[in-house]
Amino acid sequence: MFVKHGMNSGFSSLASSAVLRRQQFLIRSLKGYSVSDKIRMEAVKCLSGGASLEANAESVLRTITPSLDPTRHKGQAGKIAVIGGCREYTGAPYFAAISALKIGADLSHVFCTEGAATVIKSYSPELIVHPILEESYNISGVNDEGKRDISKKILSEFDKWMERFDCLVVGPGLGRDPFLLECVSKIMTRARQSNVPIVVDGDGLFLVTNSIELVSGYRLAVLIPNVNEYKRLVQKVLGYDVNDQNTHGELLSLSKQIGNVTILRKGKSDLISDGEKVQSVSIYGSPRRCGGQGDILSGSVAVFLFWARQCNSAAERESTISRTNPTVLGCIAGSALLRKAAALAFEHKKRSTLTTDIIEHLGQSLEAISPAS
Ligand SMILES: NC(=O)C1=CN([C@@H]2O[C@H](COP(=O)(O)OP(=O)(O)OC[C@H]3O[C@@H](n4cnc5c(N)ncnc54)[C@H](OP(=O)(O)O)[C@@H]3O)[C@@H](O)[C@H]2O)[C@@H](O)CC1
Ligand SMILES: Nc1ncnc2c1ncn2[C@@H]1O[C@H](COP(=O)(O)OP(=O)(O)OP(=O)(O)O)[C@@H](O)[C@H]1O
Ligand SMILES: [Mg+2]
Repeated sequence: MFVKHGMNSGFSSLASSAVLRRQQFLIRSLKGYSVSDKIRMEAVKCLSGGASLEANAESVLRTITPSLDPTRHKGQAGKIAVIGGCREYTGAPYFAAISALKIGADLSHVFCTEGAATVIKSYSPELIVHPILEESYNISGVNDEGKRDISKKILSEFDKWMERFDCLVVGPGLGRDPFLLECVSKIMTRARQSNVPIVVDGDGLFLVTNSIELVSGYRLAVLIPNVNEYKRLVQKVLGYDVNDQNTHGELLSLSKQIGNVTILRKGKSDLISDGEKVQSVSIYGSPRRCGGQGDILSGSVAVFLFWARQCNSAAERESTISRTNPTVLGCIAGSALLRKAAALAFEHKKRSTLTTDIIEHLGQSLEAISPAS
């Protein structure tokens, strides 16, 4: 197995004793000794789980969003594929895929099961839907050899398209069927071999938590766990329970342990790290916690990650931003935009705010920061 628990717990106890010493020093500093405001601020941050830098999210959004250049052709603003959609879930892959389009990607594909495909197509004629995935219940009469053939066919169907994608989003509404997840593992391995960035969310995180080698060491992978998904990831990879006293140190260790993949830990503030430092996005969003907001985020991160990679090779980049990992920039931009759109939607809809209302405000929120003309 990839994780060495012994090494891990040694590292974490060293790290936490250092944090403890720093906290004790800062507590003493606060008790009447003359300290500068800067140290006081650091103390407050440290006591709430460690220092992190609030990202300059608007500047990131402005820098990486490409202009609408009339010389560009269809596809250059991004071709995104969402792998998700099964018997239970059709909303999540739709939310992720339509958000990618609403932000400015040119083409958005969904790879899902046959049953889910008809439903997702009926939500939107804009999405390109591939009904290629299979769940065990649908092939229960098939023997092992037959299952291997089905798996090969799924992979070859996906292969026809893969090289064209600028980013995959794996997991929104994917479900946890073992046969389906095995096929998706193979799809991820193929995408990784071709250097296609992969954003992992929802049930994709269930898969990756149990097979961490799928993403470990892959610098183009982004994990976007919610509170439950993060708990499972920390337990599996670091071998202990989430420690709210050491939020930042823990996120840094987690990312490092998975070979510096970028992690966006969703919550009251979104925390982002690629193992080098922790950045946060705390822009005011919405107090509504309706399901599906994470799916908007994963579709958005996919687009911004691609834009940030393009921008990193462009001449007009800003210096601090150009030095930042594009996967981190993608997370900062996605998180900020979702929060701004959620705030606008809440202003209008209050308690009845739904994910579809937030999606309707994505364009307006981006326009306010990076106008189309
Ligand atoms: N409109 C839609 O289509 C939406 C669909 N969505 C989609 O839903 C999927 C799950 O995402 P989520 O956010 O509910 O997962 P999460 O917080 O880990 O779990 C909450 C609790 O449920 C449980 N549990 C989950 N799955 C289970 C299973 N198969 N069998 C048994 N238990 C299961 C879980 O238990 P545990 O994992 O802790 O054992 C925990 O207690 C994912 O594909 C997402 O994209 C969302 O995006 C929202 C909008
Ligand atoms: N307490 C909070 N306050 C403000 N914003 C929050 C809070 N919790 C989450 N968010 C925002 O909502 C977004 C989605 O986070 P959430 O934890 O709901 O994801 P999720 O459970 O994966 O969602 P989904 O229902 O789509 O699966 C995050 O980007 C975050 O910015
Ligand atoms: Mg989710």
